[in-house]
Amino acid sequence: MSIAIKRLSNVGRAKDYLELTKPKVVALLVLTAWVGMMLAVPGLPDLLTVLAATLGIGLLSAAAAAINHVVDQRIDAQMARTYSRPVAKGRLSSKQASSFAFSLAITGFIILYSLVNALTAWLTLASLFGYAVVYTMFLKRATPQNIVIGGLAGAMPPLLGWAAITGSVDGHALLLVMIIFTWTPPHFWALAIHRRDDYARVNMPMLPVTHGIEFTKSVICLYTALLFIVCLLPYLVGMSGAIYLLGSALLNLRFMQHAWKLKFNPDSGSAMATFKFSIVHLMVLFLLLLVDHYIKVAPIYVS
Ligand code: HEM
Ligand SMILES: CC(C)=CCC/C(C)=C/CC/C(C)=C/COP(=O)(O)OP(=O)(O)O
Repeated sequence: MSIAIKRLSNVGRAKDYLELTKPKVVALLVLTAWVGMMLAVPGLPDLLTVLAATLGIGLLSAAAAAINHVVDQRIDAQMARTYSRPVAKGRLSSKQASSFAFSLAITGFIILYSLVNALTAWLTLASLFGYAVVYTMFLKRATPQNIVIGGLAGAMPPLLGWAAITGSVDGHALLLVMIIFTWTPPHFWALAIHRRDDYARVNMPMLPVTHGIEFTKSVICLYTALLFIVCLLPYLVGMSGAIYLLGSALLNLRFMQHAWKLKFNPDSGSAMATFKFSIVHLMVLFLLLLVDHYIKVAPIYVS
């Protein structure tokens, strides 16, 4: 094989390994962990701890994503959205992907345990277990509430970030977990409506398959309303100020508007538009928490 061709195939292989880690999902997970770290203390947290925690949480999340590719390879191979994934297509073997996941997990755990603290290391490992084992191997195939329960693992990063800095589990961090926990169902079910036939073909009991598209749309509306309320909590407990309150209200009104359109006036793009907006919503919401933390505007209390 010529050097040029060899190089090209190495680049392809590196891309496949990167794809295993679901990099965009992990990027958003790490952002939420990072916000947890910054909100844990009034000023700036210790830089070395932030770097180690970011790396450790990122590596364990990436490992969880890679395990998901191995476990789900048969169903991935049958769905239009996932059929060309590296393990499903056979570009990487199960053994290669599993060894990769194991290396990421061990490295991440050692970094967290030795450079951050034991609590964060164990909680992050528990989150990996929650997603890669409890959700992927069991819940996903068992109940349409799979993503509601399994969503807890993906909601954990702000608490992991917070624990990395303080060494404890704080009530304020739990509010951030509640936000992502409530956000996950409208995030996923909007996509599941668009991909309903894929999920039906592989017998995955996703809500639009088991309870129908109209019911799922109604539940999405309810969850976006619930999310509006849950997002008020950081302001109501005095953790965040007016910038967050205003931004969060606007983001949630827009999310509710997407959900309303999806239910009562849909076109062929409404489900994907709602799914895509969910990602912008969570990203901007967490950036707002960060901005608000550093530029505190006096809270508007009614006494
Ligand atoms: C159990 C909980 C969750 C489920 C079932 C779920 C499901 C999904 C699915 C099926 C996709 C499409 C992936 C693709 O097309 O390859 C997706 C995309 C995405 N999810 Fe989630 N998700 C969950 C939680 C989360 C969490 C907690 C975050 C971040 C905090 C997140 C961030 C994202 C992002 C950024 C994308 C876009 C990825 C891309 O465009 O490549 N998700 N999600
Ligand atoms: C350590 C830690 C914080 C772990 C959490 C890791 C993690 C990657 C959470 C994100 C959840 C997610 C992308 C679910 C989709 O899985 P799916 O199987 O339903 O979607 P797919 O069909 O696209 O694979």
